[in-house]
Amino acid sequence: MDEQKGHGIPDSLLKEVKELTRKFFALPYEEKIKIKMSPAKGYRGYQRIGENITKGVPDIHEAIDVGFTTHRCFQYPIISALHMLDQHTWLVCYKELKPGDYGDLGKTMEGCNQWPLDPPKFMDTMEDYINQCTNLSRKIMRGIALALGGSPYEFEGDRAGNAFWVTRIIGYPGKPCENGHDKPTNDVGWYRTNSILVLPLYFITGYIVIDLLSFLFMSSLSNKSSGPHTDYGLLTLVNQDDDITALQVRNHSGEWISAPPIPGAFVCNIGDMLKIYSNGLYESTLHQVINNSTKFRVSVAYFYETNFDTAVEPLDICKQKTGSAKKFERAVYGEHLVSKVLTNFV
Ligand SMILES: O=C(O)CCC(=O)C(=O)O
Ligand SMILES: [Fe+2]
Repeated sequence: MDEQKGHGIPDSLLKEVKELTRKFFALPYEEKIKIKMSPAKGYRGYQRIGENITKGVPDIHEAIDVGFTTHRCFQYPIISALHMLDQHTWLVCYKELKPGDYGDLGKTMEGCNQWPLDPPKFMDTMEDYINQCTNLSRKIMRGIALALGGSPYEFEGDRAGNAFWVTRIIGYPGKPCENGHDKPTNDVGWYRTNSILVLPLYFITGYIVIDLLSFLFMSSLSNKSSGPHTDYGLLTLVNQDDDITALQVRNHSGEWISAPPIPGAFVCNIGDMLKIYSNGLYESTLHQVINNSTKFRVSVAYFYETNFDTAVEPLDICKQKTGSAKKFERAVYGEHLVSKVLTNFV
């Protein structure tokens, strides 16, 4: 029998989605890029590390993908420098929207999810997992509604009765080179791209100068795998790798504290929409990811949102509890999401 924690989703399923995720990211870059995220696919699919930075020359990696190798002496500093950038690789899927579902508001997000054929069972397992997360989140929201002094169904009907969802299947490369290898353990496509960019410099100056420049470059960057942010919707269920502590949350005193993984448990984040509904009684938690280990970390983050077209504003019961005035203006969830999706991609 499966071990189940109080949330009711089998531990074996939590583990299986992470295993499938690890297998997917371990595939060659050429394989993963078959389901490349693009505006035409409703921003669904695989996005490699640094895609947001390379926008404008989106096909550079494909154009130069001729597979030559470069001298290890300067691969180390260059790859290490890139490790310091806001970096991860992910596969994003959204609740599917048919053309016209939400008029102009929904246009950006219209599309079907892009699932890899390899590993087999990826799509079926993820869809099952997402359904279970949706049911669990609805139940948690009923508990939160009660805790706010409302009816358990406060977040149903027009608010979140037809909740939109997002699932981000994420990989964070480990620190390169300290594990005795001279390249990252997963093929994320940057290796060759950056080799060609620095090759002329290498020949002109020699790798010692490159080492020095890279060191200076590294020192000037932050070491965030995923920079500080809040999530957009109501709540997030993060299913993180069991043996790497990388997720950090900022507490009320402004200190970053680690959220170490507890096997079988989710980290549950409050999102921006719940902050608005609760008139600030719930804070959307600022968090970040720093993978300082040498291992490739995976996590699967499920985001439970409001209805796509819902205009979110503080609930009366929450305004009463916080001295009547509304602290936040109304926000249409779909607009908030689209603006975030477009900024992430640019
Ligand atoms: O990987 C994690 O632990 C957190 C991911 C996250 O915060 C996000 O995708 O919004
Ligand atoms: Fe997040």
